[in-house]
Amino acid sequence: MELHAQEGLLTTSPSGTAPPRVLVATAVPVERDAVARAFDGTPSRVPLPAATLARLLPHPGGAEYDLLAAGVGPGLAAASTAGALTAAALRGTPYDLVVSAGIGGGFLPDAPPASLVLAEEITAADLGAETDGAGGPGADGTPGFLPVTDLGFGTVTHLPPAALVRRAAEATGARTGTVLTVSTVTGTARRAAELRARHPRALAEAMEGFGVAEAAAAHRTPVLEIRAVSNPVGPRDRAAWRIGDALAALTVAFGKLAPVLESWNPHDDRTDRD
Ligand SMILES: O=C(O)c1cccc(C(=O)CC[C@H]2O[C@@H](n3cnc4c(=O)[nH]cnc43)[C@H](O)[C@@H]2O)c1
Repeated sequence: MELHAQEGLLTTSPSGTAPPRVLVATAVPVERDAVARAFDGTPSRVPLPAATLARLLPHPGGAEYDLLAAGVGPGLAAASTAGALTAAALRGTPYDLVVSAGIGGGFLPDAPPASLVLAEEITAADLGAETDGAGGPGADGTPGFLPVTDLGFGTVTHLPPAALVRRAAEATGARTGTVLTVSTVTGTARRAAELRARHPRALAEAMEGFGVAEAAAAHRTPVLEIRAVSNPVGPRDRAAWRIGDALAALTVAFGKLAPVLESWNPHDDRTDRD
């Protein structure tokens, strides 16, 4: 099967041999390796000018997965993901789907440690302007916030394909909601409450999803974000982190996600590019 992302169509190639191509962008190598453990075989290394991909070759009828440790934070994640997308496009083998994946903070009680969250919306939570005028301050004196869209610029939310999110959630048992992208990890109960007040559907926060999604959108390629919760969003407590459990959950999730990605037909799906 060959997917033509530019047209947003899933079509069968004349040869019927080309598998769908999926780019999975994690922040750090341990997350990339947790994803790789869901698949058979040893990834091959594909050097790019500014990064190295770990490539998992498809089993018959499967997808080809390129795994990228894209860096921590939305800026580096966007730059690395854009580089990989551009390299693939120039090779004439563009990706059909980008997945932002890794550990993240979960908002309690809905997303406890070791649970999974899939993004229905990927939202930049701190891209905008602080204000004590419009949009705030709150009764308790917390400053208000205007998203960058209210300032007349860009976007703050990307929407993954709805049907794909639904099917992926059914397969993995992930909860679905908004995943926030932040440049500063939340470290107080007050900030956690502030974020939830502004984004009532938020289940998790992490630092890369919006950057990965911006790069995907520039290439008109659909995007997913999946987070395995390593810690609660709130007061800083490193002793309470469950990174090992979250990485194990990520591996299990990709084992269940792969058949869904491979059978996904974007024909009827709502995406950010429509
Ligand atoms: O030192 C701290 O207090 C601290 C708290 C949370 C996360 C960090 C990191 O350095 C990890 C950043 C890394 O992991 C993702 N992540 C994991 N948990 C969260 C979170 O609660 N809020 C935001 N990001 C989180 C993130 O995507 C980065 O890749 C340090």
